[in-house]
Amino acid sequence: KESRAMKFQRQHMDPDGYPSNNSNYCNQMMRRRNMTEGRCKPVNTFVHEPLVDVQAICLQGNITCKNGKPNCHKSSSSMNITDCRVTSGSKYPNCAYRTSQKERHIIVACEGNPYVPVHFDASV
Ligand SMILES: Nc1ncnc2c1ncn2[C@@H]1O[C@H](C(=O)NS(=O)(=O)C[C@H]2[C@@H](O)[C@H](n3ccc(=O)[nH]c3=O)O[C@@H]2CO)[C@@H](O)[C@H]1O
Repeated sequence: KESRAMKFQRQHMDPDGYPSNNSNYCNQMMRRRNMTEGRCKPVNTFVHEPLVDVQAICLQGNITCKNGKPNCHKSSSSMNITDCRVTSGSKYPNCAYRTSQKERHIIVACEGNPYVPVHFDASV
């Protein structure tokens, strides 16, 4: 069974990747990381930073999560991310995404021992 920490990495970590101007980045990555099975996951963010830097967020600004739980943390610096958002013309199983590259602070929820990211809450 995949741990929540590993699921976070599968869904959100792409330290070596970079869409640059590849508008197919999301179409490829959402499939490759298994987020188009059963349905097209509507929104997903990939983070282009080293895993250790994203894990370190759990030691940074503690804030309330969207669901009211107290275990979210906001990155102290902005990070290279890519937002993938399903397009209006997208028809399962041919999931089609818009690829948007951004520099944002990210907010993750952390859990466990070791205390690591298990959920991507938002980017700001
Ligand atoms: N405080 C917590 N502490 C611990 N665990 C917590 C906590 N909160 C939730 N989980 C758990 O996480 C799991 C999960 O998949 N939550 S999810 O909201 O659907 C994830 C969102 C995110 O993947 C994506 N998104 C969204 C915006 C964006 O910019 N970028 C972007 O990628 O869209 C998804 C839907 O929004 C679920 O098991 C839930 O129980």
